[in-house]
Amino acid sequence: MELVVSLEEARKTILKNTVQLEAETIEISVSLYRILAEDIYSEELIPPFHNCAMDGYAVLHSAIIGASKKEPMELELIGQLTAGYTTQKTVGEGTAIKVMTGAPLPDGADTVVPIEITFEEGNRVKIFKEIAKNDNIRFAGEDVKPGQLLIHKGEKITPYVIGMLAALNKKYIKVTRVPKVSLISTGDELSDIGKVLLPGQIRDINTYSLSAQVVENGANLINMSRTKDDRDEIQSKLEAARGSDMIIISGGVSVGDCDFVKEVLHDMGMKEVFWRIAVKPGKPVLFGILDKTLIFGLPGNPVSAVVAFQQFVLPALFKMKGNNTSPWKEITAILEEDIIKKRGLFHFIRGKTTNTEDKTYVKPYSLQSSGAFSSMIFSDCLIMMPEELTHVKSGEEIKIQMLN
Ligand SMILES: Nc1nc2c(c(=O)[nH]1)N[C@H]1C(S)=C(S)[C@@H](COP(=O)(O)OP(=O)(O)OC[C@H]3O[C@@H](n4cnc5c(N)ncnc54)[C@H](O)[C@@H]3O)O[C@H]1N2
Ligand code: MOO
Repeated sequence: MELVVSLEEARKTILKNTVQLEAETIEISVSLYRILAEDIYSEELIPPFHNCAMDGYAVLHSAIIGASKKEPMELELIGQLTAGYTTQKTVGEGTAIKVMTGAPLPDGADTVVPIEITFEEGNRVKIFKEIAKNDNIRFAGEDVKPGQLLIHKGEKITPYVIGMLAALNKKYIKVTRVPKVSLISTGDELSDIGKVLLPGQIRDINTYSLSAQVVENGANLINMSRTKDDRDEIQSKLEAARGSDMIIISGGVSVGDCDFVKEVLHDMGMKEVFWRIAVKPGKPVLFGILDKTLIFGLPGNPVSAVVAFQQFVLPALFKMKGNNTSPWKEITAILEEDIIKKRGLFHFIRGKTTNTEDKTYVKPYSLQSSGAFSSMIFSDCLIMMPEELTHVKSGEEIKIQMLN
């Protein structure tokens, strides 16, 4: 059977068929890890007024020139100001106002002398050191100016972004809607955690690993089910998932006698976009569209399923959410063992990295079977061997995709 698409074509085609979801308005307090659907400009001057960056004394710089331990400058204390208050008093030559961090800079003052280099007695304060003019002042607008573009559409909302939004007086923001995803695992052999395995049965891994990948990537898992390799049951689970933004179905997409997924989806009216990609693992991936729902048929082999999710489902989720960053962290590493493969398929080889001060090394994991899930635990990256590459020698550089 002919392989229809390359890795690159598959990804391009998936993105072409994926639409960014609409925007909705939410409160920033519940916006963590959502994706911004608008550029955020400041309407504020931050800080809104000149203020003191240290606990100390607001003075006129000309009054402390030449101050030293031996010959301190003595000033008259004419008041005190803490953060959150204002004063009508003005600092002049020979006077000072005691200030706390965050207090507005009193009129007349142009320098704040930290408390550590002073001595206060009665209504006088001695300054033991000259410091530079404007020291320890935070000027109005030095952080943010009105009209300034601070956060871009497509950025992920982190705790730092939320803090910035609060500073900007933005209670509500526009974000893209969270994708609604349904997940179906197929296979007569699947048994759930806690049940005694009957002859021929195995544990269902994909339901757990794929659902975690969905959630990890900021999607809403609205429907999760397991079905036998039975046409009617597969169809009824798929019907229940209709209307999702995406359906991920694992197993039954290859060429076996029980691989009904494709057939059932066709009967339901799915438009097949492609089936089978020149990659390993993940070869039998099916991609189609049912009404407006993206359909990903992922291979049943548990390693193939999570690797295929990472390569093909992930970019679609990123596009749906309007996330403008790359779904993958790819770096160059030095190979520690030869890798030899046949021409034709793009291989993602599970590997483990080690780091020295300035270099990353990578070793392929000893067991590359698509059924051996422990390889995902003992690896932290996928070594990328493009279609035409057949031999990379130990000591040579190779691209890797980090798994976490
Ligand atoms: N003659 C051919 N046979 C196979 C081909 C092929 O091209 N020609 N492709 C192989 C490749 S590559 C893969 S990957 C698998 C994919 O097969 P299916 O997607 O149809 O998946 P199943 O046959 O249902 O299952 C494959 C394998 O994975 C186990 N499995 C399934 N679901 C789960 C689950 N939820 N948790 C854990 N393990 C699961 C299942 O028991 C099978 O061992 O086809 C190859 N065959
Ligand atoms: O490509 Mo299958 O997806 O090797 O295991």
